[in-house]
Amino acid sequence: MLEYKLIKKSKDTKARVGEIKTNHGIIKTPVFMPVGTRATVKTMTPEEVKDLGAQIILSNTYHLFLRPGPEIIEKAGGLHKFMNWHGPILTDSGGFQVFSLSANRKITEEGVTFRSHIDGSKQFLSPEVSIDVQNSLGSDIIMAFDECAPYPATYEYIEHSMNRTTRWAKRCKDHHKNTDNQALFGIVQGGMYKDLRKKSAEDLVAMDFPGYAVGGLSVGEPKDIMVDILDYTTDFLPEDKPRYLMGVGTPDYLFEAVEHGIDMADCVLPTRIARNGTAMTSVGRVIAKNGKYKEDFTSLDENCDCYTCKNYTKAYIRHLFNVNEILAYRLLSIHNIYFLTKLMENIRNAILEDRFLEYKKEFYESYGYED
Ligand SMILES: Cc1ccc(CCc2c3nc[nH]c3cc3c(=O)[nH]c(N)nc23)cc1
Ligand SMILES: [Zn+2]
Repeated sequence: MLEYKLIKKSKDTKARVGEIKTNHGIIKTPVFMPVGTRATVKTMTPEEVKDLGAQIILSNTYHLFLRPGPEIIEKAGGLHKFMNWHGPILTDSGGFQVFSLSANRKITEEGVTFRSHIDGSKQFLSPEVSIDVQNSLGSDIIMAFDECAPYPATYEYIEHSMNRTTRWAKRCKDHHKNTDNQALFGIVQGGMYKDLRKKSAEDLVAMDFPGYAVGGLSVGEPKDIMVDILDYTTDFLPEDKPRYLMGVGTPDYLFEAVEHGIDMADCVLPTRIARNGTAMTSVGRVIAKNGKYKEDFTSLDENCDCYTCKNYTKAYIRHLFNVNEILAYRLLSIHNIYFLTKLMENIRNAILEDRFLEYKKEFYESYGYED
């Protein structure tokens, strides 16, 4: 059973500190969740991910549904055993990935038919199929099957899509039986229209989910619109349940999410930008693969005490990228995951010490963001 404990509310913002109790451990929030799409946080062993301070990882129904298929993971004893990660796992429901990855998909009231991006085979996902797959995976937190509408979209499209997503959420809730071991989160949609966001949130809260995600954002909208919609939406979510903002990216978005009442955020960036040679550091982004570091024997980030920053130089990391060595990806992934988990830990402490906004200002200045 999932329980959320609110520990401290910040006085001057909606930021808060809490704990989420799951069958696989307690998550201290606010939390950043590394993405492990195909049952691995790319290039990292689970022990390394744990040692870097990650508390919960994300995986993907869409990818695992296609390969290796839920039957194999169920036979393996579930995703925790299969990938040897024994902390909490959250899985997305697959709807978002169908629209961002597959070809000629077709939505009906029943569900979504699409062609696999792997072999072009005809596939079908629905609220019921998504719940069954997530049940086979055995993740601790599962997401309702939703449509993440594209941006921009007309009011009529968003209204129709949001109402169908609400009907799908009800079907997910009715179909989900394993409620003691898997907490089903509802996902608020409604595009960039405040009245639709309000209706979506109220309809989902009326169904009483153990947690809520704010979906339909980080889809290419300008930052000021995203923050405005996010701030408006969280006011309709219960204070005693966790809130998850789906798909945030860079550190500034993590600060904005926490400031507007979010407890959980996923982010593909740390491992994705690592693979193209970029590090998030205390003084902003460093393109470590850049030739200008050829003879720079300083550490990646002098304010970081991670394994990479303590043992290697920019020159060495640049060399590894230059000769396409796999260790390059690993060393940057280690640093980027550590950087974001440390950032969330610092944010959590700043809230506890009533200095969240000061810490945000300090970080923005050092990272090079304009506020
Ligand atoms: C492994 C994994 C990767 C990615 C995600 C989040 C993926 C994601 C979004 N990413 C950016 N914006 C997003 C919006 C939505 C959304 O509205 N609904 C869902 N189900 N997922 C979203 C979850 C798990
Ligand atoms: Zn580091």
